[in-house]
Amino acid sequence: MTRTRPSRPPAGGAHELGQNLLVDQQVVDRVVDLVPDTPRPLVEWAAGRGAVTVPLARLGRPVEAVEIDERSAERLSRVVPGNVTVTRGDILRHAPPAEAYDLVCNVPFHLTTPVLRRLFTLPGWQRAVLVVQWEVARKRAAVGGATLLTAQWWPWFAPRLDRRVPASAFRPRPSVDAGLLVLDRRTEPLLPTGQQRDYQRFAAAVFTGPGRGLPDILVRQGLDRGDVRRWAREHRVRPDALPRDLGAPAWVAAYGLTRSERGQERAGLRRSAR
Ligand SMILES: C[S@@+](CC[C@H](N)C(=O)[O-])C[C@H]1O[C@@H](n2cnc3c(N)ncnc32)[C@H](O)[C@@H]1O
Repeated sequence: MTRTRPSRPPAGGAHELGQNLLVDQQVVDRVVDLVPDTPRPLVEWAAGRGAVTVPLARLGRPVEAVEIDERSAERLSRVVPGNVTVTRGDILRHAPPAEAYDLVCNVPFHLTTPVLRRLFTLPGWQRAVLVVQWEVARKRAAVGGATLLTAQWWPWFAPRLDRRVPASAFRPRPSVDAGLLVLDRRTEPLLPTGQQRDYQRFAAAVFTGPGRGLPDILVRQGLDRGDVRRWAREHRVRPDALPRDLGAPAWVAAYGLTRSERGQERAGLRRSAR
């Protein structure tokens, strides 16, 4: 069955749509292995001609495969079994199922950032198994240092780098390798959702704030020097550490200092001094 969602038809050809199809069966098998063993329905974004969709369907769960390219979507709907619904539409606008689900996507390279941003704000999915450029996979999984985007979503999502995928696993062959990135929505978030905006503002201020090393940056953000010293000891943060060096627990604990009675008092003093 093919469902068509209102969306502008794709403007370009294979290149513009990021149609680097997976042709390496071992990689496809690994993607399917990474899908958690639950009865939850599956959503596959950017399904293409079904290299991943067909093996996913064998798990016996309902699968919704979303693809923008009319020819690919039609072709796909002819080869998939009855538990797969093919939706022709844009993954940046796709309406998610109402119930909890897992998501798989071999991400069109040019949509990597919008897809990740959309995922972080989209409810419902529990695990996302993503094929993205190698450098993006490393950065999002905080391998060799975290980025601001990763730090801002860490209390709610746990990212993990599974493995490198060589460019030879795709046709046409892209210019760079890819990586398998697994994102899990934390069943017990490290902070309540109500604190999301405030925490994200804090993380951005720390990433861009002045100072020589994290303890100095935090003190300049108005945190108590003694609190920061204790925090640094507890989380083994060196005086010259940078925001990219912090892990999720250290970020959450640093944010906690801003919410302590002393942190609130100092913030109040700073506000009234303005
Ligand atoms: C990297 S290929 C992946 C295809 C297939 N899943 C595979 O692994 O072989 C990306 C696919 O996303 C489709 N695509 C590109 N932009 C899209 C969009 N905005 N919404 C839905 N699909 C899109 C392309 O047509 C292409 O089939």
